Amino acid sequence: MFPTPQSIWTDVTQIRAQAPLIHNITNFVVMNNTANALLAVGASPAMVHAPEETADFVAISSALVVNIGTLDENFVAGMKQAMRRAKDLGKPIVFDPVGVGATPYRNRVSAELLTLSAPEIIRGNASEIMALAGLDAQTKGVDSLFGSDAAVDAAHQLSRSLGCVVVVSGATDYIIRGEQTAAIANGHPLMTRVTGMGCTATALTGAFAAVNADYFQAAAHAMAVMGVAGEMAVEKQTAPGSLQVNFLDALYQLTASDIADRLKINE
Ligand SMILES: Nc1ncnc2c1ncn2[C@@H]1O[C@H](COP(=O)(O)OP(=O)(O)OP(=O)(O)O)[C@@H](O)[C@H]1O
Ligand SMILES: Cc1ncsc1CCO
Ligand SMILES: [Mg+2]
Repeated sequence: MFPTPQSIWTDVTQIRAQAPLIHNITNFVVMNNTANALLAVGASPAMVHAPEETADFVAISSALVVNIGTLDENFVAGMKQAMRRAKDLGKPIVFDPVGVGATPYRNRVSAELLTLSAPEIIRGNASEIMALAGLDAQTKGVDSLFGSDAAVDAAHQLSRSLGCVVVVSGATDYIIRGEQTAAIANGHPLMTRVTGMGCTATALTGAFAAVNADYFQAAAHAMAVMGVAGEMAVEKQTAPGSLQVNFLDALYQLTASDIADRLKINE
């Protein structure tokens, strides 16, 4: 079913009621922001990356979020253990290919992880999705050099080849499964002035995937909530420091009518 304000709100209510445990293997930059965003939306985050325990931890979690932002061999070992176990147990995996395309190491690790256990959902910016799809895309470290429109074809291609949902974030967020597309035009450019808002979108996607096994819907619901909360935060104060705090408050205080009044979604 195509996402609607009602289907978004059903999932928000489910997250608040169930407080699903979300296992995050993520980067040092955003561990705090993303844990706080998950708490604010109603989920229960844990940031756990030691290879000695990630397989056990994913077994008690409702979804796994893997983010390659500050990679090293120890992180990669933890990711592999967790992703293998998540596949065995049928837990949804959400993957954020931060900075893929920037270095051969990131490209190699991403390819290895995707081959090992295909995720249910991948969320990246345009440069990252184009690089993952095998295009020789330019990236400026962890920031995109392209608008999200430029990566739509690559996202369809990647979705078909891995059989997963692919999200390209940007001024318009595209949620893509095979030939199916949802385009969400919420959010604000100031969101790019706070580090890890994309990583936050990915972490929230983990919470929605934990309560909704239609992963196309789950991904779209997460991006809609992200964009709506971002807009509400910017309306309170137009500067990055406040945005970071006001965004958490907006997530926590979000109502069904905030979504119904603001959602800008198209097929
Ligand atoms: N120009 C824009 N207008 C409106 N919203 C935007 C714009 N750019 C980004 N956003 C919103 O900001 C959020 C983060 O997306 P972005 O594409 O900046 O992620 P990212 O580049 O992966 O970020 P990071 O790597 O810092 O986590 C998304 O929810 C997106 O909708
Ligand atoms: C800034 C930064 N560097 C590595 S990961 C990260 C968080 C945003 O992607
Ligand atoms: Mg990113």
